[in-house]
Amino acid sequence: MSAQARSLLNAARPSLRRSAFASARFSSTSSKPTSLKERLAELIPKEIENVKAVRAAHGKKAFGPVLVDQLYGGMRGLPALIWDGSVLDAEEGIRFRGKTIPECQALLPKAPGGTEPLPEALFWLLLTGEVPTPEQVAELSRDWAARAALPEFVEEILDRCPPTLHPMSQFSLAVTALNHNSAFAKAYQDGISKKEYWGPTFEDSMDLIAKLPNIAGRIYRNVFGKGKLPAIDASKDYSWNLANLLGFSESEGFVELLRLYITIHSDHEGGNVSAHTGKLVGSALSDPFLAYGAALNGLAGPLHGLANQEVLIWLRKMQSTIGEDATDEAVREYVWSTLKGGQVVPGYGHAVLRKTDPRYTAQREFALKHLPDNKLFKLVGQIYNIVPDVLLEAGKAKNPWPNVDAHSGVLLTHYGMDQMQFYTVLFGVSRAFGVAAQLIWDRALGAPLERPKSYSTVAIDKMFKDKA
Ligand SMILES: CC(=O)SCCNC(=O)CCNC(=O)[C@H](O)C(C)(C)COP(=O)(O)OP(=O)(O)OC[C@H]1O[C@@H](n2cnc3c(N)ncnc32)[C@H](O)[C@@H]1OP(=O)(O)O
Ligand SMILES: O=C([O-])CC(=O)C(=O)O
Repeated sequence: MSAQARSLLNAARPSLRRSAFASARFSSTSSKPTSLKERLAELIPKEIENVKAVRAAHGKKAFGPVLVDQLYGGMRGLPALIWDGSVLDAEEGIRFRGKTIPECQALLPKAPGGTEPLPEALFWLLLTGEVPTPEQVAELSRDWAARAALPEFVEEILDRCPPTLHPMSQFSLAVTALNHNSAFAKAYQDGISKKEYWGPTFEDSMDLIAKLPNIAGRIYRNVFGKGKLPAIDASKDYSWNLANLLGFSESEGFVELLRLYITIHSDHEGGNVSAHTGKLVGSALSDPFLAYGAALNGLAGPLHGLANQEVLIWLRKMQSTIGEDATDEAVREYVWSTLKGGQVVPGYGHAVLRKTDPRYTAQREFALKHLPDNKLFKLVGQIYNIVPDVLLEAGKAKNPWPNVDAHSGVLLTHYGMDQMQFYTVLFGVSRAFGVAAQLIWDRALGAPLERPKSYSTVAIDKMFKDKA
């Protein structure tokens, strides 16, 4: 480890001590660190130099003109953010640190007997750009298990929520309340130097991810009357524990589904509503709990993460209106009636993608393997053959193909989780991985406060009239 990396790690050491597990594993002589924090401390000085070099070489180069339509059009295509964990190609879909979903499925370590990647491995990849060893992944599983307990007052907040309060609102409340014990907020009050921001941000991010299964499990059990939460099992991986807290760990299929689900929902570059919100709020040096609480509020919108709930509601309504084994013609008419009612077809279309989402494909492949005869899965397949043509004929949507949300609910329902209001909570557990990884890098690289320029319509009109 370089002297610079060691000094960075030493600067972060007070917060590192907060986790007995992390400090026990800390080794200054190891050539291949098993601790993620140690590996990160090695990478940060190099990346600071890399960013300096990229800015020196390209800092004054333009991407092209900004059109007034982009200001009115939700900033589509506007190059505006740095996001290192993943990049989205309109045709090909997402790559996590350069790796496609099938590549991640092939390369990332798996649970004994499992075939889907462990989300712990994906987090290591997002943060470091490296495929971790099974030992590094096992260490992360144990670290998260050791950090998983919730403060009692957060449990009480959840227990006091009326079951009629949407699970996403409860989720956001609980995550925001974790700010009470934020290492970053405390360090800032104590006068931490800018150069050391990443250390407590790392600790908060690890705590955030580690505590999400207990939050999600508590919400699920409270809202749907499923009894008391079991304890975390430190010998098991993150997804097994989440499944156990939800009451589904008996089903190996469900546990594998969660591993796949958390992996593929984790990150979708920086411009989507939840990721961008997390980054924006974090740029004010709000701690990771406040930043991610805000991100969850964006994820809870029906055009974004809530679409997975909306898809299931739409499918169920379709079944009750036209029957379970409806003809293609009846399904087509139902899709048209949705459009004619001024509603969107949930699970279809995308702000960036222009082809079928590879996350949809990964879930379809999972279904073909584990639930080929499921009726709802068959309906999802039938809809795939109908909706794109209808959307193309309607002539508005730029992308008629399905996104990730068109498929996820059907898989969860198959294993008995048919409470669709809960689905976006699982999306929120996963998206924390991508947002947290970027928050850590933003603080390590000294990312500034976000503050783009806005214009009024009067100002735009005047600007161009004056130029005419
Ligand atoms: C994890 C995720 O966030 S993935 C997205 C989840 N959301 C959904 O599945 C909801 C359904 N889809 C949509 O509403 C949209 O496709 C979005 C929000 C995802 C993307 O929106 P945009 O980038 O604005 O899409 P696009 O440029 O194609 O929109 C052009 C028009 O087509 C419409 N359109 C786009 N997709 C659909 C759809 N699935 N059903 C009906 N109309 C649609 C838009 O509402 C818009 O109509 P308008 O001109 O009357 O405002
Ligand atoms: O990229 C987007 O805008 C929406 C999306 O699919 C995601 O955030 O997963």
